[in-house]
Amino acid sequence: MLHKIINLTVRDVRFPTSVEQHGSDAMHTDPDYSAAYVVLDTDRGLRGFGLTFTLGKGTEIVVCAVEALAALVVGKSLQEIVSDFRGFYRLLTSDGQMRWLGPEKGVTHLATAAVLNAVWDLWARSEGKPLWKLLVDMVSHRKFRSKVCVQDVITISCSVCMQKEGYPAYTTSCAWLGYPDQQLKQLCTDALKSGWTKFKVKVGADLEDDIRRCRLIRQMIGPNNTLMIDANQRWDVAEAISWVSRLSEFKPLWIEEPTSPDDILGHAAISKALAPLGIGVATGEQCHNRVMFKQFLQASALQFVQIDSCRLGSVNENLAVLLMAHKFQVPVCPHAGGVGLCELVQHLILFDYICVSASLDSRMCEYVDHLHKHFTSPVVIQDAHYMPPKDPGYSCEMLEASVQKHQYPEGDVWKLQL
Ligand SMILES: C[C@H](O)[C@@H](O)[C@@H](O)[C@H](O)C(=O)O
Ligand SMILES: [Mg+2]
Repeated sequence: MLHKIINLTVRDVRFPTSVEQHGSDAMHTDPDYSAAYVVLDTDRGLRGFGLTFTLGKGTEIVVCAVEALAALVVGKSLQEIVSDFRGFYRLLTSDGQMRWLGPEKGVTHLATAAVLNAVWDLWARSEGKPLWKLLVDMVSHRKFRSKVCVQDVITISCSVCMQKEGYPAYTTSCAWLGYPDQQLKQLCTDALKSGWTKFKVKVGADLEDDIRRCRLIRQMIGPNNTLMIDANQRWDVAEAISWVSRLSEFKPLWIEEPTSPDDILGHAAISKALAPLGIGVATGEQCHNRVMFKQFLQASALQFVQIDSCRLGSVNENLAVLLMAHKFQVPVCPHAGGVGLCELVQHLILFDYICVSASLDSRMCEYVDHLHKHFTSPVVIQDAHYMPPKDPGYSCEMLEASVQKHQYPEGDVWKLQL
């Protein structure tokens, strides 16, 4: 705890995923999965690793924003930070001049997430625990018990269940928008063989294409497996309702990001119109902050909360959203994928299950099968479930060789491409 932070470095790391159309959707047709990657050095040698997810161009802007926050972190001890974490969060998000760039949204908030993710990683490492366990222990030590005094029993049984079976996941890797049908079919066949039962398909660019692709995947997975569709904000409200109604024969569980992520009342209208078809609305990967989530929940504008470990202000803000979702009894199904998002968010959803929701009803965490090999503690998936991470920290340390190779623009991968 006495570790004093003496240095912060941030690097622009990009993977050329767009070349093979991995990650492509109706709005992001050429995503290069990227990260502003932060390392905190301490006087005692312990290091903290954090990142925020980006899509290639513009990562350099997030890197600048992280650099602008560095002075607020360097020189502080971990003890100083965590003994008043709320104050520290406010310091980062409420600087009298920098908050003008947000507040708590856009580039500055992505930068805040990268820095705070590194601080949480450092804290978990200093305690020798994976982050999810640090959170679970914090809650039990503080005697955060329910009125009927059964919270401890629930926590233990939920924890045992996770160690044994893991947290249920769904896959998005089979059906990126830029994949040809043949590839979709092959990936879907492989996924079914590996035990996947829940699949997400990208839609929104062309209705006839969507009908063909959804029909194909529904035929392959059969009537009992779960299908979700994701439009990545492509439509306006009326278009969303009519388009999704046309796809309702394929029985999607949810339509994700049907329209602008800021249009709360638009989402409410879409939710209301689609409810009779048994289709819910999911959103959150581009929801700026907890205040937006509050209003989405208040307005019954979503039926699935998709927290994001790098869009919101790290663990601090995600915890607030988990608690609000619990209060409104709306299931949390985190956004993951990208680079590192699966590694990070698995900790949050484990905590949600063990200490907050104690339910797996209508809940699952996204999984995308790209880029895990670049991490020192990659996610472990067994039978379409996330197995609880065991290594200390927040699982976002990348292999130094990978960072060097993919650093933009000087890494070998980019020297060859540019
Ligand atoms: C550009 C990205 O791959 C997005 O398409 C992706 O995050 C997606 O919305 C998802 O839900 O996984
Ligand atoms: Mg999405």
